[in-house]
Amino acid sequence: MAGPSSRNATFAIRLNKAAFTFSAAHFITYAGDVCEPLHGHNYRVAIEADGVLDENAYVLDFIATRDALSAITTELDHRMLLPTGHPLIGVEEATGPLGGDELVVTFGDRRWVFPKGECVRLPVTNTTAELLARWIGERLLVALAERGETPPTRLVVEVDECDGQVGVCRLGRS
Ligand SMILES: Nc1nc2c(c(=O)[nH]1)N=C([C@H](O)[C@H](O)COP(=O)(O)OP(=O)(O)OP(=O)(O)O)CN2
Repeated sequence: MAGPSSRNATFAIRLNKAAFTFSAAHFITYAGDVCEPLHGHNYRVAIEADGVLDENAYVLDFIATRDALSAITTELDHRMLLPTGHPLIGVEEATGPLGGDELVVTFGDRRWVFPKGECVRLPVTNTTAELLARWIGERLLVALAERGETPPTRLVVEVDECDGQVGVCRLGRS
């Protein structure tokens, strides 16, 4: 229980743990039709959630939030991140010459082929740090609801793609 206070107080939790690091490959486009070469990052995710205190005096349980977020970052770890909503990047399923399930990715006259099981297809228009932050935040809100947590009034997700370059997404309550 929150004790009495003579001041207005607001509450938040912040989680920024090494467990929220994931290493993944991607490429983005910019300036309309310029497509980066394939490369990787050691991404690091942090979140802050605002909300009211529950009967435990928690905004959200650290443990439930940590476990839900690390499950999401683990899904992305050691994977090729592919956007399924990009207007110029094609992502098609195929069977490879050796019979394996593959994803054939195209951009103009460029073509990449990846083992399907080593990719994560994301419903985003570009795998920028900002849009990864939004996808992670939306997934986290669903996972928290499934665990019976009260939705935060605001969730801020930060995705740091290379030690100091951070995409931020702020999600309000819908
Ligand atoms: N606002 C954003 N800007 C950029 C993003 C982004 O997600 N949001 N992403 C990129 C590229 O992905 C690019 O890989 C990042 O830039 P860069 O510094 O070149 O990354 P490196 O890992 O190669 O870092 P080095 O220090 O150069 O080794 C661009 N902009």
